[in-house]
Formats: sequence, structure tokens, C-alpha cells
Amino acid sequence: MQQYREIKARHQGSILFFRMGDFYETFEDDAVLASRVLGLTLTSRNNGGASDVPLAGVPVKAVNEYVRRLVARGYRVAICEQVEDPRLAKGIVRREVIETVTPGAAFSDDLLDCTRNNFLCAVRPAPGALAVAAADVSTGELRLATVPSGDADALLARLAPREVLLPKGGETTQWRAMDGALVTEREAWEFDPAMARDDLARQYGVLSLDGLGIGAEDEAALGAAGALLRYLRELQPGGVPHLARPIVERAGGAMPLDEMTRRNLELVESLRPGVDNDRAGTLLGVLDRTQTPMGTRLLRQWILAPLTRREDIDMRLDAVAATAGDAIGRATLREALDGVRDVERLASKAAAGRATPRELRALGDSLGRLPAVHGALERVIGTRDSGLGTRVPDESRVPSPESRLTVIAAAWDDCGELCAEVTRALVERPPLQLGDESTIATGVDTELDDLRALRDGGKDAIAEIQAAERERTGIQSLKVGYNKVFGYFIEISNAHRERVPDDYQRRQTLTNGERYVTPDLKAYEEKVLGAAERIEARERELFESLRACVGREIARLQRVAGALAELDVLAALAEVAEREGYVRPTLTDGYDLEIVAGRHPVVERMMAREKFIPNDVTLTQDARLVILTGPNMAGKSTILRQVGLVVLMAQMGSFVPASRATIGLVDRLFTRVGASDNLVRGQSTFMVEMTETSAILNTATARSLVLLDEIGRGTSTYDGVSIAWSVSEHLHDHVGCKTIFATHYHELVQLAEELPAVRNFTVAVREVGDQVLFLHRLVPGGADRSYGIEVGRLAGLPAPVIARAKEVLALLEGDAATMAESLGRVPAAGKRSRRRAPPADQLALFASAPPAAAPNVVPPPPHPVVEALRATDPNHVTPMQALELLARLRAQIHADA
Ligand SMILES: Nc1ncnc2c1ncn2[C@@H]1O[C@H](COP(=O)(O)OP(=O)(O)OP(=O)(O)O)[C@@H](O)[C@H]1O
Repeated sequence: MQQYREIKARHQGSILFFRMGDFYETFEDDAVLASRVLGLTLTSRNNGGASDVPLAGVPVKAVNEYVRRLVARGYRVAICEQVEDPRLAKGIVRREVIETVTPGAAFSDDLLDCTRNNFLCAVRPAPGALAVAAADVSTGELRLATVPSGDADALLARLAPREVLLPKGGETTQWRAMDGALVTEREAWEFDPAMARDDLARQYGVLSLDGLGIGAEDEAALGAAGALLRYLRELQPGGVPHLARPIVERAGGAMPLDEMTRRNLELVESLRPGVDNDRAGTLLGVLDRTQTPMGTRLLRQWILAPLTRREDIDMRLDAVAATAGDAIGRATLREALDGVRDVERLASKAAAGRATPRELRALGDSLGRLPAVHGALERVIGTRDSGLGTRVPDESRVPSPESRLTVIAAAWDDCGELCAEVTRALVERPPLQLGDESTIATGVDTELDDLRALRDGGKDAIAEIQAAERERTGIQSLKVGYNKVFGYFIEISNAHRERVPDDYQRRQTLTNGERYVTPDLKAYEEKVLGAAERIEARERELFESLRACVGREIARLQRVAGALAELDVLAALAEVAEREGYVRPTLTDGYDLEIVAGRHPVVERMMAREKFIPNDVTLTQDARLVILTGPNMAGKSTILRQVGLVVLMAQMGSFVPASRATIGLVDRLFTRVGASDNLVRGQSTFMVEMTETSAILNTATARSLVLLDEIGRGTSTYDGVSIAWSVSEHLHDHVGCKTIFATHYHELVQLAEELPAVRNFTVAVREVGDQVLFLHRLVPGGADRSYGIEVGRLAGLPAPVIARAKEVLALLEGDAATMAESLGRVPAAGKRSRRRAPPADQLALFASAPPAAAPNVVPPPPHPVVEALRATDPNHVTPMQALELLARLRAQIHADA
């Protein structure tokens, strides 16, 4: 317990798994917690102290699963091992924590999702900015970024860290609310840039950080990286030698996408609650035709960080075009990639000394695919014939020298000798663990081969002993067996007990027989077992040296993994483009956006192909703000999102679902859907909507694309229309961005008369009898009604409710006509006095209630009983009159019924 408490004192923030023989034990508070979370039996033990100590343990064999469950719940687990052989230890065996597993620092496949990065982020607030260092220890990736405070959320939403490190004493509530991320506070001095400078230089063996691309402007990010490294070293006392050189992300390279935009466009996760891992309804789900886990992870990164420089995007588009245009080349490339495993994570495991024999072989085999991948790549580029027939030169699709394919090919590395070394040294199917079966192939090491011959010779000799002893004793059922406790033995059933020779020594009695040994048998046993022990030791030695040798090549392997991942993504994008009929978008530095016959990539997949109705959308300087009205269910949200998705896909380097698309580069994309609730963060729905809207108004530029869906809906109609109206005016006059505003406030249609660059569009429906036919076609003009009641009927509202709703609607519409007369027009304030505010004849629909609290629905006229009650003053009736009144009212109700 003394040893336990000493170690525990150094690992206060973790649950300590204390190795004791075949178990990891937890004690005291850890035991209480572990038993609760893991459902373990809590026992207690008097370990020589004055009182009993609570205790709960898990078997060593099952430890991974228990660690996984704890870490998934956001706990840290410190693994404390026996670090000397208990048989040789004097006194208490030495123990040390060899690793601390946390959500952000996990290697085990059980804890990782192969389709996404597992980032640990250290964040350091700087004046007006936020610096972030993000590491994925499973892939060895390290990224540094500094972004203006306004883009902090977007950056973190993209990285989606599993764990966040913060300097102590800062504001933490914002972080605590981050979905599922564990917040770890560290001392503020650990974020010091000067200290980090030395630390990083040591980690990468460089004299100056300039060589790593880290400049003076990265001070804060450097500080964050220092804290990150320090924390990682604490968790992994063995160090993190596999951490690749940092990638410094510079502003302007990628488009910041805030969390709401990412969610509303359903980029990588579906909006449907409870189906968070369902990628079927997401852009990632549609585009993901990658063959490798590295490809899937990179595709996700590309989706979440569309590019903003035309040349960068065209390099990707050139590559997709070339791959899409060569069906055979593409198929060959994808087939070659098919056998490639997660080189990135396997290489990291090798460098961290964690790869198992099977994993190291998988890495070797994956490297073996490199020449095939390279061959396919060269074919697509057009420098080599695949042997499947001469390619007809096609000028239009030969990638430009700047294409990503050409860049990747120019830096190609087959890793031939590394692959040869691994595949030569390891058997074809090595075991999961060393020692279970042979790991090192025959012919690799003479010492090992000799030992194996000795062991196998011993085994043969033992088989011969069985034959000889049967002969000598005449007992045909005599057999030589083996178990771990007694080693080799001769087993004779009771029926032949009399014939057992004198030189047999009895070792074990069974119900129907006895087990014996002979000096001969023991001699061979020693040879066999001794050899087996030495074989294991030698195999371990050879394997570890091979693994270390691979590990030293980590930087090179990471480059190879990067190239494979990128080829995989480019080939996947080409494959989707071909299958789904996407076209290459034209990107320009101009303003205009023109999408001809655009489709929603996800919605169209959910229906038969011809069923989805394509639509054209054009936004230019002179027609930059579209007010999109139309009935419920007509397809407004679909069009809105499809425009966002087409632009995003184009800027990530993908082809797009349209027959033609010209896209003036967008610097930011905002998508807001009104009344999206954020109950998790405990904010009012409307408050969230307004906070988001204000973020757009403050950050959008003329180059942005703003997509608003029913903003203003979370409040009363008057307030809502007014806000929607003035937000539109502001975007039109002051921001000048491309905007689409989908709304049920038909009042907004009037904006087109006031503002020169506003256009009205509606989604057409046709009325057939009292039914509504949804045409899903975008046409110029505004809608005058919402057909909400028809949609209610489709949704199964009871017939009487529908009938009554129609009555109320007729009543309201009648009222509106008369009320319009009585309501004066509101003069606009200040310089905008030339403009009208929302015309009152539209608003008058709701005029029967006082404007300050305009309800959405006007109540039907009160019942006579209510009128009678209202007319009664309880202070001026006698008890008798009250009773009479009560009886009368009751009778009236009965009469009405
Ligand atoms: N272009 C289209 N072609 C075929 N079906 C479509 C199209 N657009 C939308 N739909 C179908 O109509 C459904 C409703 O579309 P959407 O949610 O975009 O309507 P909406 O006008 O935004 O409705 P509301 O105003 O009620 O929110 C979609 O789920 C889809 O199934």
C-alpha cells in the first residue's frame, strides 16, 4: 500500500490500474469509482493497515475493454506495471506507470475510430486570437494554428478534439460545453513560448525552429505546442518520437466553417438526433468511396476545410479530372489501393514501439502495394501504358504539370528496401502476440534456426520415446502428453498398472490412470523447453530491432501515408463524379455564382434518380440577394443547402452535382437555420439564432455566401419580420455578399421593390382540386401562401382540426382585408426614410391583436359562458346569486353540447 500510495500521489488525476500478478487492481476512491462505472465487485482487504481498503480488480487479459470503457466515459487511466521479474525481485517488486491513457492520447484500436482523427488540442488565448496546437498521437500528426477569436469555434469544430488542454485560471465554460471533449487544465507557465522553443527544437533535433516553418507570428501556437508536448511526455514516459514535424496552418488557406454551417449542411454528421454515426445522410457518406482509412480521414479533413485559393483548388480538380477521365486507370489505382492498410497509424505504432508482429507485417504488405499504386498513377498521368491497351492520347484530360497527381508522382517513394526487409524477416501470417507462434521467418537468423532445429529434434525424439516405450511395456494405449505444470509425461490407464516398469516415476494420479516420467523423457524435455525459451527471447530481440528500424523511418512513412491518402481521396472523388454524373466546376476570382441544373448530392441519393428536380441558381453583383418563398415542403431548404454544398464541394476540389457550375471563389460560407435548438448549451432557441445571425453580420464579407433559412422564426411575427427585414437590408447594403434567404414571411417579397439587387424566387406548386402537387421547381416571383394546412393534412392531423384551421384561416384572411385599411404605414427612420418598412397590408394579417404581443394565431370568438363570466363582478353578488349563476352557466353548456 505504501508503494501504491506513492505512485498514486503522482497520478492524482487518473484512475490507477496497479498490476498485481494476473490482475490490475484499483484501490480506495479509484476502486469505488471503477466498480460503479465498470460494474465490478467492490471488495475490501486489510492490507496491514488499521482499516480495510476498498478494492476492485480486472483480469490482465481483459484490461483493454475496461480501459476502453473508462476512457470513453472521459476518464484517464494510468497503467502501472511490474517492471521487474517477480521471481528475481528482492522484497516488493518494482512498479512504474508505463503509460496513461486519456481520450486525447490513445493508441489502441479499441479507442479509435479509423475514419477520423483523434486530436488532442492545447489552446492558448492571445489578444484577439486563439492559438491551437493539435496532435493526433495515433497518426503522429501535429498542427499549429492561430486564428482570430471569431474563427476559434470554426477551427475547433473542424478538429473536433477529444481532449482540450487549457491554461489554468482561464475561462473554461466555453470548452466544457464542447461536445464530448475532456477538458484538462494545466499550469499557465507550461504554455510559455520560450520554453516551448527549446522543447520543440529538442524533439525534432533542430537548432532553430525556422526550419520547421514556425515564425515569429506563431509565438502563441508555439506555447500551446510546448504544453502539449509536455503533457504527452507525462502520459507516455517513453516519449512520442513519432510525432511528425508540425504543419503550420496559415490564415487564408482554408475556409473557416463554423459549427452551425457544418451541422446544417450535414457535412460529416447527420442532423437526425440519435443517428450521430450515421454517415448515410451526410456529404461524407456520399463522397466516401475511399479504399483506406487514411483516405477516409483525409476526405473528412478536406470536407471540413475547403480551400480558398484558386490555384490550389485547380490542382486538385485537374487530378480528379484526369482520374475521372481514365476509367481503366482509375480502376487499377483503386484496386492497388484496396490492399493498403492504415500505413499512417501502423507506422506510428511501430515508432512508438507498439506494433504487434501482425501489424508490422500488415505495414510491410501495404508497402508492397506501392509499386502497383505508382504504376496506376503513372498510367493516369499518361507517362506509362498500363499494358491494358494503348491509351488514346486525350489532350483535354492529361493533367497539367501542376496537378496534384504530378506533384505526388514527382515525390514518389516505393520504400522498396524497407518493404523487403519486413516481409523477408516476418512469417507471412505472424501471430497477434510474440511467442504464440513463430514470428520471424526461417532463414533470417542462424541462431534462431539452430534453436528451432534443436526444439523440433527434441519433439521428434519425444515422439520416438512413445513408440519405444509402447514396445518395451507392450501397452498399446501408452501415450506421451504435455501440460504446463508437469511438462512431458507418460500416461498409462489403470488397466495396465501392473505392467508399469520400475524406472517410471509417478507424478500425477487421475481417476482412470497415472502419469509418469522417465529420466530420458526429462532430458529431452529440458532440451525442448530450454530451446523454446531461448527461441522466444531471440524472436523478441529480432522483432524489436526490426520494429525499431521501421520506426526510425517514421518521417518517410508518414510522407508515403500522406501520398497514399491523397491519391485515395482524389480517386474516390473521381469515382463519385463518374457514378453520380457530377461535372467539373469552373472557379473564378470574380463574384458571380452560376449553377445550372444543380442537385442536392445527398437528397438526390435518397430517391430514384429521375425523381430529383434540378434547379438553376444565379447570384451576381446585381442580383445578389434572393428571397426564397414557397409553400411548406416545396423544397426551399433543399435548394438553399444544395447551393452551399455545391460551392463547398467545388472549393474542396470535387466535381459537383450540376450540369454546369461557375463559382466565384467564396471566402466564407454561412448557413443558418432558424429555431435550431441548442438545448445542450442551455441557451434559448431564439437567443442562439440571434447570436448566430449577429456573428454572420459581423464576419461576412462581400466574398461570402450566406444562406439563411427562416431566420426570425423563434419570436413573435412582428419581431421576426422586422428582424428578417433589417438583416436583409444590412446584408444587401453593407456587406454585399451573395445571400439566399428562405422564408415564410411573404412580407419580405416587398424588399425587391426597395433594394436593387434583391430578387424573388419561389418554389412552384400546382393545386389539383384541394390537393397540392409539389413541383420542386424554382421560378422567379414570390409566394402568397404557405399551404401549411395541406401539409398538416398530409401529416395526418385529424379531419376536424383541418376543417377548423381552414375556418380560422378564412376568418383571418377576411379580417386582414378590412384591417389593412385601418393600419397606417410605418415611416422608416433616418436616411432610409425613402424606403418603406414592411407594408402594413401584409402585416395586417395579424392586426387583430395588439402589435406588441402579436400572436401567431387569433383565437376564435369567446363562448357565451365566458362572456357571462366576464360580465360578472364577484364582489357584487350574494352567495345565492352566485349559486344561481353557476347553475345557469352549467345548463347553458349542456344546452350547447
Ligand atoms: N428538387 C427536388 N426534387 C425532388 N424532391 C425534392 C426536391 N427538393 C425537395 N424535395 C423533397 O421535398 C422534401 C421537402 O423539402 P424541403 O425540406 O427543402 O422543403 P421546405 O420548402 O424547406 O419546407 P418547409 O418550409 O416546410 O421547411 C424533401 O425532403 C425532399 O424529399
